Amino acid sequence: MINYSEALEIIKREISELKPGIEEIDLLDSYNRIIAEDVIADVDLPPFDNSAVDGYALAFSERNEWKVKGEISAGNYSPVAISEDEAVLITTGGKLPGNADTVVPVEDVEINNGTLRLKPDVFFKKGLNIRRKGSDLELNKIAVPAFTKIKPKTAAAIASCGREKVKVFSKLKFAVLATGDELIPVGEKPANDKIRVSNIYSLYMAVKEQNHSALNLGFVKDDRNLIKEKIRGVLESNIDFLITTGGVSVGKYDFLKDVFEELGVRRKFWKVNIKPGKPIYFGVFENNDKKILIFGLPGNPVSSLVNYKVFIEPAIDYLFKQKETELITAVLQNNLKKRDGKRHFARGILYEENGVWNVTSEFSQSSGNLVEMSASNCLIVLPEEIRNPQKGDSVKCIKI
Ligand SMILES: Nc1nc2c(c(=O)[nH]1)N[C@H]1C(S)=C(S)[C@@H](COP(=O)(O)OP(=O)(O)OC[C@H]3O[C@@H](n4cnc5c(N)ncnc54)[C@H](O)[C@@H]3O)O[C@H]1N2
Ligand code: MOO
Repeated sequence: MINYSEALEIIKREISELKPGIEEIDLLDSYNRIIAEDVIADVDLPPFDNSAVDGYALAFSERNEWKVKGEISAGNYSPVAISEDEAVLITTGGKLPGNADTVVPVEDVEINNGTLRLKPDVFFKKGLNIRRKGSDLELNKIAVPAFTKIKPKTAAAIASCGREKVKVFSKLKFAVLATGDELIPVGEKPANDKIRVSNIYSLYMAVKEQNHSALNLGFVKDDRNLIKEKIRGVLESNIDFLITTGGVSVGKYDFLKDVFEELGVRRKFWKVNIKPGKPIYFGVFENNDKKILIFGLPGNPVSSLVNYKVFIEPAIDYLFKQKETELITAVLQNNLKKRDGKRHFARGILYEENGVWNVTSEFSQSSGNLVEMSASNCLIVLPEEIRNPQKGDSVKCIKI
């Protein structure tokens, strides 16, 4: 059985061979999408010298009296020529007249009969309150580099480069399929030995959280032929990832691994030295130049979502050159049981107190306890070599 880091490396290697498409979309629709091009400044930013305040523009000198001559408001430039003893009223963003080099804010001056004087003790220096042409970015330089995730903070920079549309990477297409004789639709009440098909809701939403496309294929019974026919159809479709759940352990009806291989999927690994989520299967299906990555995840809702968070999510971030999810170092607030050499991802509650992160975990850590998972806000990462971590120990956590 391979360790977590080897498994993640294998997935990253395969995912890096995917070639996501590129599409041009409206900037207004591009929230959280990843830019597929460097956005270049087609003008200097700002495009002209302008005032940072509402004030009076003048040519700096040691004098303390100026005659007010004319006005320039933002968007209404007129070429007012001022001499050394003249100042022009200017509003924030107004283009600076030719020989002005300094702007004094309105609060710092007194005006009597058209004569402007500085109030006592105001700070007055050459160049004050001027925003120089190109001082944010010069013409033809990169304003926003490719692989940036578009957020409100990036949108203004892109817009200022004249881009109403941006090229972004197309969303990856995921199909999610559950398997199991025990499954019933969520809208039905479970009787006898049935359970609601809950895990695909978590996985579907995990895909959406990363802003990719998810297709819910529902569920099929543990019938080898039915599963095979369903998956055969899926492999012919235009998806990038297939995530199945259930049927990957060692039970009598755990057919998924065999079915994948009968359909031509190349197994990359099966089982990783982790808890929960150990039975994860990963394979690759190639057809001409099309490649589909296949994740056979365990049926337990906790195991499958943990698998998504610790394998699929970081691999996608890697593909799109996004920063790895930050691990938070926290002080463990209670003892935990860990007797084996697996890497554990324990559900916990992370909270900050006096600038220090703490984490508690009173949860049972059963892979079936999805309400516990819902109540948690982090996975406590307990590496292979750690045994029975104690209260006060420093641990790393992944926010979920
Ligand atoms: N003898 C062994 N038994 C098991 C092992 C093992 O190593 N030796 N591994 C255990 C581990 S760890 C896990 S995890 C599970 C994984 O089993 P499968 O992937 O084959 O999944 P199933 O058996 O089909 O289901 C497991 C569990 O999850 C429930 N389930 C299934 N699908 C859904 C769904 N869509 N939504 C909600 N819940 C679902 C299912 O009813 C089972 O309770 O195997 C252990 N066994
Ligand atoms: O991998 Mo399983 O998730 O421990 O129940």
